[in-house]
Amino acid sequence: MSRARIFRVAIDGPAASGKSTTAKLLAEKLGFGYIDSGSMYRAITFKCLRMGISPADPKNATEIGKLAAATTITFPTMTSVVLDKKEDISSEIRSSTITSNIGGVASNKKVREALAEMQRGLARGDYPETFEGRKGVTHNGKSIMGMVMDGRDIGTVILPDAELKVFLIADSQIRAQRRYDEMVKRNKLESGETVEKIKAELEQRDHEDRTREVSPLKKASDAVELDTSHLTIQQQVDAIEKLILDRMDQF
Ligand SMILES: Nc1ncnc2c1ncn2[C@@H]1O[C@H](COP(=O)(O)OP(=O)(O)O)[C@@H](O)[C@H]1O
Ligand SMILES: Nc1ccn([C@@H]2O[C@H](COP(=O)(O)OP(=O)(O)O)[C@@H](O)[C@H]2O)c(=O)n1
Repeated sequence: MSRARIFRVAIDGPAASGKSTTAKLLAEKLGFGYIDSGSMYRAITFKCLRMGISPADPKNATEIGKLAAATTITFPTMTSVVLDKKEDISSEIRSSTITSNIGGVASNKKVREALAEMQRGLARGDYPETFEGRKGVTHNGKSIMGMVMDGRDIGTVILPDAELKVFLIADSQIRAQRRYDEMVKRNKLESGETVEKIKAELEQRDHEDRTREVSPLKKASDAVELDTSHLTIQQQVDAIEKLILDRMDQF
């Protein structure tokens, strides 16, 4: 039996440009599945650190590649991440220790190959639980299921034939202020943290993401770029929803 086609939306962009907030709201509004691919790199980083394997040490690259291929990451809900079918690490993977160690994992070719396979499978519908309770949209009388996936290389490498690719950008001062405000709101502001420090960390990570050899962060030639610096969250969700519905006419 052939499976229904899935309308795939790829959202890429630098850190804190608004990808996950926008992607989640779109998925909720349209009844689509949602995958935060960054959480998978975070999960591998978490597993390495817990096993005492430093991602920064190039000597560990082969071991980390094997570890990624032997890891299972599942998403029981839109915002929860479970490691190896037993441990909910949704909150742990957001720590600054994970963020500052992720570079060595994200630049590892074998890790990227292992995660790419999982990500493509998720977008194909190989893991039905990702779509549990999702109803999709009815467009021109047709029922359409979709998936929104956000990250750095979704439109360029993971889903190069996605039905819609969006590249979100925002001024780094504004991105840093938003991350700062988010940490204050969640009571997660660590001592000594300032907007300037966060800005420097974001810019450093963007630089590493843009210049790594494998799957660097870049806008796909056919992606629609959206600058969220002076948009409200609702405006960016509405703008992308309109693009999705326009493209569905041809789906
Ligand atoms: N247009 C916007 N206006 C104000 N805050 C925003 C806007 N877009 C996103 N944010 C906030 O900025 C922060 C970073 O957004 P997030 O979606 O986590 O970015 P990313 O997934 O790209 O790293 C979050 O706290 C989010 O609520
Ligand atoms: N598709 C992806 C997603 C994330 N990543 C890596 O994972 C890191 C964390 O991604 P994230 O989306 O969770 O981070 P934030 O943008 O939320 O800060 C990025 O800085 C990249 O190094 C990647 O290489 N490829």
